[in-house]
Amino acid sequence: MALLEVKNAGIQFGGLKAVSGFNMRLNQGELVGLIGPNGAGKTTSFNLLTGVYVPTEGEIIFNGKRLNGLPPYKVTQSGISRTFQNIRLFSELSVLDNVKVAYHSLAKNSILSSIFRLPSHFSEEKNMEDKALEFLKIFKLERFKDEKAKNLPYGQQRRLEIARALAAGPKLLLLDEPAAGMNPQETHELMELIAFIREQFDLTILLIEHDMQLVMGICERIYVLDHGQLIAEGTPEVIRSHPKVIEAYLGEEVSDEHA
Ligand SMILES: Nc1ncnc2c1ncn2[C@@H]1O[C@H](COP(=O)(O)OP(=O)(O)OP(=O)(O)O)[C@@H](O)[C@H]1O
Repeated sequence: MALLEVKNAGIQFGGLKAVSGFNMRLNQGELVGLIGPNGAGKTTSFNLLTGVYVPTEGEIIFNGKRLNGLPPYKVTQSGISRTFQNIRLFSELSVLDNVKVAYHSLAKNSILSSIFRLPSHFSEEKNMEDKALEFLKIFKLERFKDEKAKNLPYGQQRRLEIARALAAGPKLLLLDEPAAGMNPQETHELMELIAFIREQFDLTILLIEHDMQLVMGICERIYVLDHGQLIAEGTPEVIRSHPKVIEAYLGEEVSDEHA
């Protein structure tokens, strides 16, 4: 059974079919790319997968369960976490608290135990802090734990967003342009980090990315959207020379320089 199965999904805004007839199958443990020119429908697809938009056609099955119509927090609880194209951190909170927030959304303890400050509240709080620190260590952000998130350089804010998404304990991690705004060195480190967390946390990862070096370098399969339609799917080798993909990218071969 596939971990994620998207069957003919789509959404229409007024007269515009932003995404239509979208089919995708992700198997457990895969690292897959979603690419396409600007406005192709990539972020809209993520919004469909995470309950931000309700599909006007088709269905989304995750881990054997139909997701259509579930609100985003339920989708997160069912095992899908994401990052955003425009970083969405709690900018006034510390780096550590940004990760702890993810645990709070999953915490088992009741509101009463935190109001009355029962021992279980303190042990759970300590547990969350320890786990959050472990994530910060993996993302090399531990030394900034008390810094406000807004004060981190851009590349580190992107890493913090991934750490927070991971802290929610997903089976499927969706990364929306994780390398945007990063320099080549940061992008290289990010590639290694993505490969590492996939192994370490037994994740399935779907990423949107304009940096072709990153996509072609780490993804096993790639889906290509253009004008809301899937135009190709296959290994990086297949995608690189696929006629429809070349046409969508202005007639140039999809090389590392041309996203
Ligand atoms: N809420 C909305 N209302 C109306 N149109 C929308 C909405 N969200 C997306 N669209 C439209 O859907 C199309 C696909 O947009 P989307 O942001 O998914 O593209 P994208 O592939 O992620 O592009 P980019 O690479 O530039 O981020 C665009 O034409 C966009 O204007």
